[in-house]
Amino acid sequence: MSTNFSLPDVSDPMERHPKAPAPGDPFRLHHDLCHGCGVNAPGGLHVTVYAGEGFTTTAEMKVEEWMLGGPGVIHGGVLTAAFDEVLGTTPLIIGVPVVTGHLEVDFLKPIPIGSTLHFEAEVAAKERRKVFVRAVARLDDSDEPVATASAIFIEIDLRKHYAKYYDSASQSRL
Ligand SMILES: CCCCCCCC/C=C\CCCCCCCC(=O)SCCNC(=O)CCNC(=O)[C@H](O)C(C)(C)COP(=O)(O)OP(=O)(O)OC[C@H]1O[C@@H](n2cnc3c(N)ncnc32)[C@H](O)[C@@H]1OP(=O)(O)O
Repeated sequence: MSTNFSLPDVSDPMERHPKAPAPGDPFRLHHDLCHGCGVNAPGGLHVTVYAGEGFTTTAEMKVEEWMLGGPGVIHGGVLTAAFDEVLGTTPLIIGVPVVTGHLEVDFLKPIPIGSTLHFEAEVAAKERRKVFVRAVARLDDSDEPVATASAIFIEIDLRKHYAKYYDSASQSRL
């Protein structure tokens, strides 16, 4: 099943999870080999996502040489992966583990190697198992967005979802 990002007219009620990190604190990584957040992931993005106020999060990513796509600028797929990580972690603010169903990215400006990206994300709505999340990325020297993303994540039962792929799925955690 696929669809474009379109917010529901009315969201299900949402509450910040009592065990969500306090504003400014990081989410614990769920696996050290995760391409997005894992500290031991070879060639990983090493992105840390921090809780914000309400249903928001923030993250930063240094744009390194190995992320190059066009000469001197980030590869669009690397940026998309970074958005996936930031957006996909954000539903944990309401205590909901998810996988990506649909992710769309608008690339607004070239993003130079050597810059630092600052992400801001928010859970915009929830409808049954669908969690609607939006994010914006900016460079450190400007308020102007360089990219935006919107995604529909689908709530999962972690252990059931990963049971047949990975024996140690039980090691993943919120
Ligand atoms: C690497 C992840 C590790 C996670 C570890 C968890 C720890 C902590 C958690 C988080 C922090 C980490 C952050 C990670 C960030 C990165 C996340 C990723 O990159 S995830 C990898 C890529 N995504 C997949 O591999 C999904 C593959 N697809 C599927 O498995 C299924 O299609 C799934 C689960 C998405 C849906 O299948 P169904 O059978 O369970 O559910 P049905 O009944 O079809 O749909 C339920 C509702 O969702 C909508 N839906 C389903 N698929 C959709 C889609 N593609 N787009 C939009 N809506 C969709 C449907 O229309 C339905 O909505 P209606 O309630 O009827 O309105």
